[in-house]
Amino acid sequence: MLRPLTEKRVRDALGTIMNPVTGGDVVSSGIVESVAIKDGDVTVILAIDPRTLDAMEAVGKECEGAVAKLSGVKSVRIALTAHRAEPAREPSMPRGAVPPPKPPAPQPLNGVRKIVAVASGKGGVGKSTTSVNLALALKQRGLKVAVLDADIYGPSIPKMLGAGGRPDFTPDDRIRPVVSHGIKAISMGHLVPEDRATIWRGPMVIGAIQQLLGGVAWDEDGGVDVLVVDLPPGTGDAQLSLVQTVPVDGAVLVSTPQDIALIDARKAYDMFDQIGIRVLGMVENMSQFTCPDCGSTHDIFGHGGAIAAAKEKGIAILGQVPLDPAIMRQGEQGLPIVIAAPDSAIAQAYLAMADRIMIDLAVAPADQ
Ligand SMILES: Nc1ncnc2c1ncn2[C@@H]1O[C@H](COP(=O)(O)OP(=O)(O)OP(=O)(O)O)[C@@H](O)[C@H]1O
Repeated sequence: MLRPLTEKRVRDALGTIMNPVTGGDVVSSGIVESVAIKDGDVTVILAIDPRTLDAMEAVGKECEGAVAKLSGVKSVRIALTAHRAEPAREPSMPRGAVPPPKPPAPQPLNGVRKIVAVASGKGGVGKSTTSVNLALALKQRGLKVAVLDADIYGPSIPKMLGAGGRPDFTPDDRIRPVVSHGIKAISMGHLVPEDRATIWRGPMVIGAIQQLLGGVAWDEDGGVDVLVVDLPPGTGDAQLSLVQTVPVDGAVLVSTPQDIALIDARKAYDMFDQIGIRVLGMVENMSQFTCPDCGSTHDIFGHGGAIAAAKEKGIAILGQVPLDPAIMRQGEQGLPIVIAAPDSAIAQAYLAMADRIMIDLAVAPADQ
């Protein structure tokens, strides 16, 4: 019997072709923007960095050959597009030049009602810890919640949620999120070997995330009330492009109180402000350390810096979370503090953040 021609079979064929620019294969390097199949005619769009056009034209030919060999294929068209992550900067446009097209309007994700992006200007400040605990707090308030780990450079969500393993696929070849502690999660860490992630460059990250967003079955089991997106740290082109790709309803900024982290948090605020995404507030993480032995409180990184910075920009403070070794330990064990110690003051702080976000986004369990 003839096997039906599916997107998965086409992607599997593309996955056998090497991408000489990254050293990985065409699919895992995130350049497959879309695959369309109609009556045996296959169109594949590869989003490439225009500077690599020569090399990628040869790759396009190889892809064409690999897909053409599949049973059921009548014709193959491989289109190369310059990745839209690299728009020309308007002020430096030469006179008379045609301005580049604006990024396409964000497309709603099927089955997802609200999207909250969690961002930090700087790495290592506790962005993933915040994403996971906030997601679990929203779940405790009765919402259907999912987390998308878009932090390709250090995808830590599967570990923090204890949601390892490989996701499986729906009958129509979409990725089914992994479920842990009652929330859905999908991460680049589920799909890409960890040692590969660090060599990815901005445009590839965006391509991969777009592929991920569009290819996940968010709509199963009644859909998702709030999707929490854990962004890669920083405010570069990759972050900007990502938040323009999906219809983000609000952003949460995470910062430690050090000056250096706060300077970057302000940049993150400016990035959202520029593109008209509402900043719901800032979380000051690792704000103080309470000695577990003597109970005395220490300001490790200074204290209240985030509050001052937030005030200056008119940003709300969603909460302050102390530096507590339990947070790290439980994160390592796949048991975030909202689950491990739901009555603790820290878990309560995350629940209070969830309440505030639900009010700001006007989302309630009754919406289901
Ligand atoms: N309040 C806290 N108290 C103690 N440890 C914490 C706290 N917040 C985060 N951590 C720990 O700090 C480390 C970095 O946290 P996390 O991975 O959440 O940061 P991140 O900003 O997402 O980092 P990256 O930039 O690598 O994505 C983790 O080991 C985490 O468990």
